[in-house]
Amino acid sequence: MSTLPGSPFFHYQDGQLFVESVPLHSLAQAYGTPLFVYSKAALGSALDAYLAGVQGRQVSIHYAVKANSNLAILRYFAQRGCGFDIVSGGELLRALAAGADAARIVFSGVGKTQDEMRLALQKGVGCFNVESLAELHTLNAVAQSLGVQAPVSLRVNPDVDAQTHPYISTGLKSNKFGIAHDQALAAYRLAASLPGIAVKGIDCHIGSQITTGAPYLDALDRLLDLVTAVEAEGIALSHIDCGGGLGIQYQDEQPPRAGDLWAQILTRADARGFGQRHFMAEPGRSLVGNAGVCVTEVLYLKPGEERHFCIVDAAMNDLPRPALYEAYHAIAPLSQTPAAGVQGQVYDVVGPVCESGDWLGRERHLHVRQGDWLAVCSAGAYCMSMASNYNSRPRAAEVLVDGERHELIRARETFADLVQAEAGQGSFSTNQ
Ligand SMILES: Cc1ncc(COP(=O)(O)O)c(C=O)c1O
Ligand SMILES: N[C@@H](CCCC[NH3+])C(=O)O
Repeated sequence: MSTLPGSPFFHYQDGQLFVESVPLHSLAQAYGTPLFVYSKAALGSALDAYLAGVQGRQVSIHYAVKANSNLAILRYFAQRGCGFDIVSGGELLRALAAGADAARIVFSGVGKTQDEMRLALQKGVGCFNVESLAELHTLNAVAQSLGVQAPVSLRVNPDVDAQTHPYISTGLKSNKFGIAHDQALAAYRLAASLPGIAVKGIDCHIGSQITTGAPYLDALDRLLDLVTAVEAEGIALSHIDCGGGLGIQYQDEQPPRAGDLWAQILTRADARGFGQRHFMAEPGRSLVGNAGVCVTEVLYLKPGEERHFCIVDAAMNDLPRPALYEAYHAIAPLSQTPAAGVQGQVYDVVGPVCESGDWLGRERHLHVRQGDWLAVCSAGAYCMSMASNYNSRPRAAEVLVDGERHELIRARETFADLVQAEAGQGSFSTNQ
């Protein structure tokens, strides 16, 4: 292997794993492990892949903050002209702190609170993707109380099978997301009648880690049918948000390239007479997933009766995808030259957390000894952003590499930080 899966910016040179021009072992030495390392060139190349397919067309890219919400990464996408897709007040403030244009933020999610609605209206977000009638009524009331109108798209559940892991499928009838396709027209009539609501567009999202184009086209067709029906009633829709998370290569997946996928989507839109509309995309994983790795140190090798364990210092709290979805992440050595006398062995790579579900990779053939470093690959999306302090473990540090340079973009938490957050709390109050 000369590059990591899906990540040409992580490559071996003279047997050492580099990110761009920086050897990863130098970063592990400088910052300790576990350490998330991102490549700026990889972020740029992933975004360019989208832009290549939409050149000259009205398509705006709204980076889904949930995939990786580090401020430096948000700042990069803001500087490159992206809008943002957010799902909480926290993500809103992070995007704004990174320089986002509020008008280019779309606010998704089935459970927006009134506080979040108020904050988003005060900050001037571009669109609320509303997911239920109850939410529509609440948003209407909150907007009226502020004397404004809330810009709204209805998120329609197209009932399309994205053929992905059931936990990350979002566009099936059985999922909690969106308004059922056959109730959407009535919902638009209602939205158009509410004084605190300004109807702007239509939205759908069908799932994440999608590796074929067909579900996007099915969802688009269903959405365009609705656009026709809604506009026939005099309700204009100025944008069409085609959400659905394009997959990345973790192992041997071969998802379409972002540009090719969007070329297909636009060709279908053209064929149906909607090519001149403003389209939106909400990619997360495909912009950041293969732009990062998690570097971890081998703490102990533990031969077992049935399995051999390679115990590393990263765990399910740092990188929860394997434990949550049995997801595969390639695991690669930082040095391809094993120390003299080290035999290859098949290991389960596991973390220190007290759960048998705390594994990062199963049955991996590795030549390792205690103290070696490994890279858990494709760790740029839904790793640090889903990290927790479980087992009171401090969160890892994050570094961004740009050519020969690197910067620490999030410092490692310390054990003391974990205690500090609750200092002075915990004295019971009474009602007397
Ligand atoms: C509404 C919405 N937008 C955007 C995304 C980002 O998806 P992905 O990271 O797969 O590109 C998701 C996640 O599935 C989502 O639910
Ligand atoms: N957290 C999921 C993706 C969720 C997408 C958000 N709707 C993953 O790691 O694959």
